[in-house]
Amino acid sequence: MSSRLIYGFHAITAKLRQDPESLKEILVDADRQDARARELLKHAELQGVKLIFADSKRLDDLAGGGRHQGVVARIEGARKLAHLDDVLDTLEEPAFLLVLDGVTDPRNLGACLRVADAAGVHAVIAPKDKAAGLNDVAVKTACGAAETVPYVMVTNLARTLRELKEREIWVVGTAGEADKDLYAAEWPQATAWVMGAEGEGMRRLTRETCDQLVSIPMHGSVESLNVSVAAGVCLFEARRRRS
Ligand SMILES: C[S@@+](CC[C@H](N)C(=O)[O-])C[C@H]1O[C@@H](n2cnc3c(N)ncnc32)[C@H](O)[C@@H]1O
Repeated sequence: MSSRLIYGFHAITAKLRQDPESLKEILVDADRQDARARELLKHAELQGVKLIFADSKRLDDLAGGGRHQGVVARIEGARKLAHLDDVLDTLEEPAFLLVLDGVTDPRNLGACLRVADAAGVHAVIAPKDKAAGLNDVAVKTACGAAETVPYVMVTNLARTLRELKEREIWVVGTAGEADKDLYAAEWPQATAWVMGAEGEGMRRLTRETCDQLVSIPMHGSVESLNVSVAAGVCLFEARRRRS
């Protein structure tokens, strides 16, 4: 069976909560004695997960130079994709979603997952075709967020956007040339934020399906932002306005 590593408290705690059976072992920096480490160890013990105390050099090697905060876990089994209905049916607050319309660079996908996690997004939605898959590069760039943010792949993105609208989720498309400035725009609480592909931006049908298009004002000479940066700006503005 395939196994993979995840790093850091947030990702491992989420895994312990959502899918403890997949955790094969947790390696903990033997020098970490703080409350956060003790809490994680207590949960892991309760779930019967094997604990290994290691020196920080071993953890550094496992993380390949990435951040690990003194905890690395080995997971078994294939990565599970989420189902949109499952995500939406279990929400206890207005939906907050990120939609990627054909982002093809796995590093951008990973960076979008990372920013989605940081902003508290409920799920990231992307089309199955002509888009980056959740490969090792994307997972590594996501810094643990590939394990914490539900990732939904759909066959027909425009149809999915219509389904979101039927559920009264407001679909906000983002494009540099949109007339409405993000900071002047208004939207309801339940939102899906749509980001376009690196080269072409959103596809025509995606753009036409959106309830509203907004742009992030640009103050320098470059024409557009990297998609993950634009996602961060929009999601954190939306997060700031959620009550
Ligand atoms: C590199 S940009 C694509 C640029 C593309 N030439 C276009 O016309 O949209 C990738 C995505 O980031 C988002 N983005 C980048 N800059 C933006 C801005 N100033 N305002 C709104 N969205 C932006 C949009 O979702 C865009 O589709």
